[in-house]
Amino acid sequence: MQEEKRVSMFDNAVKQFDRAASIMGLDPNLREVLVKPKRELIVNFPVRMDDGTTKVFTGYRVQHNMTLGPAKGGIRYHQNVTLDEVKALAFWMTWKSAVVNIPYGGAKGGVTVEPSQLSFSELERLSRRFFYEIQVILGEEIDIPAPDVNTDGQVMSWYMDTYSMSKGHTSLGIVTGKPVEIGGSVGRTEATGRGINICLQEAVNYLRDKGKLNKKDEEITVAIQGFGNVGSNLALTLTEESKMRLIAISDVSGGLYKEHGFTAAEIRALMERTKNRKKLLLEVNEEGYKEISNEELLMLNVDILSPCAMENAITIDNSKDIQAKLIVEGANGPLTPEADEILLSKNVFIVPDFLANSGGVTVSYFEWLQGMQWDFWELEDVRKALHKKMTSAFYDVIKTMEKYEIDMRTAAYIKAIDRVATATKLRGIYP
Ligand SMILES: NC(=O)C1=CN([C@@H]2O[C@H](COP(=O)(O)OP(=O)(O)OC[C@H]3O[C@@H](n4cnc5c(N)ncnc54)[C@H](OP(=O)(O)O)[C@@H]3O)[C@@H](O)[C@H]2O)C=CC1
Ligand SMILES: O=C(O)CCC(=O)C(=O)O
Repeated sequence: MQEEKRVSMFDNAVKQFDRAASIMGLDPNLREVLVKPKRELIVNFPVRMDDGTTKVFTGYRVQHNMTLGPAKGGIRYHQNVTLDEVKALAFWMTWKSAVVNIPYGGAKGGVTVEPSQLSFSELERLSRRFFYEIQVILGEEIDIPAPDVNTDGQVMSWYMDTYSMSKGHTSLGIVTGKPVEIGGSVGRTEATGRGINICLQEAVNYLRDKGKLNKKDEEITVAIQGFGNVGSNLALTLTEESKMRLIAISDVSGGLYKEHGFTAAEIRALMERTKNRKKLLLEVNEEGYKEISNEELLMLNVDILSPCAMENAITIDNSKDIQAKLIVEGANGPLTPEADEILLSKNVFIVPDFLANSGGVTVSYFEWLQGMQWDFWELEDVRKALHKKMTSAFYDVIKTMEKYEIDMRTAAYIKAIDRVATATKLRGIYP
């Protein structure tokens, strides 16, 4: 396990890319162009703390590729954020936008900070100062941030306001994931979870068609790791819109298990009570749900597992004990490459992260279009457009997978690389 952790996340991501590049016969010159990040910005910036002291924090913004359009990707606040991690996440954003066919490149940002240690006003000062520092490479048509781990609509509001203050006018297009009251889109908060559920349902349909899953929805069991924006909204859409049985959920404090499956009403209540970073286990076990650890959740005897928390949740150590036959990756990079190989060799069907969780950036694109035009859509239209984009991307990747007889992750890379490579060749390299 220690051995795996020392490996660079960016290098791991490039290994996935290289597998696809070699199968599709990508020109080695183009490979060079497509792998390297375009810009990497590191900022050390001061924040005045409530007790009058000043602390210096480190933050990053990496723009990986901007060939198809403006760079796009979230900003995370977490104590483990490093440049290497942000580079990997920016790299995946490029392929995410390309696979779901929206006109964006890839970027990501992060600040190395444990946000639970900050007061509300310290968080505001940190957010505003960080955004101001990275503003030198941002713009409504250049690079558009969004939420990620431990950032939300409130943080996006501060970002938008900071940028708008310096421009002298309200700039809706500078970030997505804003609250609806200040120009966000209906349906953005739920979009990543809803999109994962679309992929999950289509994967079940596909496996049934191929005779690889012979169960009715009522008989299918699901476990979800992570109960933040992504995991909780997946839990909600799944329990509201299908008859499958969601039997386990978790956050960093641990998991809750219910043999007959959580109802949508229970998920809603748990979402309400874990608002403002309150923990599942510490706050909510009055109903007598059985408590399990995160490790136990991953190894449950379920049909479907969706890791929706952090990267490297499933490693060489625990992958041998995973019993799920379908994994739908909600988090970015939840499987190490070694775990991926082990699970594929056990015939586990894996819907890869940058396809499964592309619903977030897709509705971010819809939000950006609405903001740039100052014209806002209805929820039904957002959901319909998301469904169309996601199912079309899902079956594009399935076709590629069947054509090359490969796994779904490699197929998603081939589809995405082909789009960005074609655009790169058309635009040319000058001088
Ligand atoms: N937000 C978005 O639109 C998108 C997010 N993603 C990816 O999805 C993943 C989750 O993001 P998001 O939901 O936004 O983040 P949040 O911060 O909203 O939630 C993260 C969740 O993961 C839990 N968690 C953190 N560490 C662990 C751990 N070690 N073990 C178990 N659970 C843990 C957190 O628990 P606690 O709250 O108790 O800390 C929380 O429930 C990330 O990989 C992110 O990059 C991908 C696409 C879009
Ligand atoms: O909504 C966005 O722009 C990007 C969200 C994100 O960071 C991700 O998909 O990983």
